[in-house]
Amino acid sequence: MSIPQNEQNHHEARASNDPSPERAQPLSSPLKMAMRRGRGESYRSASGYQTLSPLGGGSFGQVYSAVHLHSGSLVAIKFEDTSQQKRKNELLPYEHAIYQVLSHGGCSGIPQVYWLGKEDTTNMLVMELLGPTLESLRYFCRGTLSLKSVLMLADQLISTLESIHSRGILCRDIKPENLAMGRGPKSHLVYFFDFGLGRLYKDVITGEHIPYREGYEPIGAPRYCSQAAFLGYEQGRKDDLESLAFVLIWLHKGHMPWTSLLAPNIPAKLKIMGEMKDTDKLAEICKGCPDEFLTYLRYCRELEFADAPDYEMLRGLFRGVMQREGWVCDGVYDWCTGSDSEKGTLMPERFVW
Ligand SMILES: Nc1ncnc2c1ncn2[C@@H]1O[C@H](COP(=O)(O)OP(=O)(O)OP(=O)(O)O)[C@@H](O)[C@H]1O
Repeated sequence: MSIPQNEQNHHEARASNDPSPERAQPLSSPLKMAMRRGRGESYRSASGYQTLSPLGGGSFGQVYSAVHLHSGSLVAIKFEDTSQQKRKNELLPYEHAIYQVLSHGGCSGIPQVYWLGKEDTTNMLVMELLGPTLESLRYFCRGTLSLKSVLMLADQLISTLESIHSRGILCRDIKPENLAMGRGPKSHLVYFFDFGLGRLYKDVITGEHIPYREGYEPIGAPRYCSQAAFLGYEQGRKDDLESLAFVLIWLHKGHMPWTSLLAPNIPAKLKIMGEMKDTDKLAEICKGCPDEFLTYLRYCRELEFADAPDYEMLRGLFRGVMQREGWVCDGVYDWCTGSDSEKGTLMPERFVW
């Protein structure tokens, strides 16, 4: 399995913070017709899928829930319009290739991908339908998740990240909007999805690590990416782990030092955000969380670019907190028990599910 060599264009397109025409394309006909009419309308593809409702949209397309008319199974379909694309390379085939590498040997915590196809000028990636994202659930729980929920998630997420890395892939876009719970019997499992910014960090045959480079545009969501990613350095496994720590802290506290940051313009804001991620500011970022979060982040910062992280040690840090608190990893999260009701019962509008 090879990954298309569209890395550079891909990064440049995704890394930009400006809403360029490439990032806001209309869907092509006949999808364009169906989707422009908004919620409630559906499109039946020649391959036998009928869209049900929009699940979300991102820089490169729209995602819909859909039913496979022959089997009745529910799926999610990610659409990419290629009709007005100025880029040479299409993105969904790239993401599909990453999923195929990840599915090798079975990787839990990654949605199954069923089909990649093209109808008219629209690429379609058909995959396992997931439940709500962690960001939706944070909203649902009135802005913060309990320490116990965050620690249970952390345990699974570190393990899945270890599996992803063991297949030679970096995520480079870990954010609560790209992490979702499963559905039905898998509703206690958390999944990574959206590998549009993923890349191979080692040669699949020789196992050789990619060389260190600098001078990239920052890659990933500024709020959660590592400081090295922010500074445009080539990312390694340590950067995914650092990014994951920022996500966990965000889920638990509902704010970070850079939340609601005021600055005269975006470059100035990004510069301040980058400085706020300095190693001597990590204690400030972790304020309000058990010391183990700071230990975790400091460990990530001490790793060299190509170092293999000690995932077991990191899991052990959080398991130690669970033990100290007398909690067991029972899969009962805040949203299962209604424990957020102490904070109110309103469901914010942004909660989508
Ligand atoms: N398999 C899935 N099951 C359920 N919902 C999904 C699935 N895939 C994507 N979504 C929903 O669609 C949204 C956008 O999907 P995705 O992140 O893959 O698109 P994107 O264009 O790469 O977005 P971005 O540019 O924000 O990273 C997600 O935040 C999620 O709400």
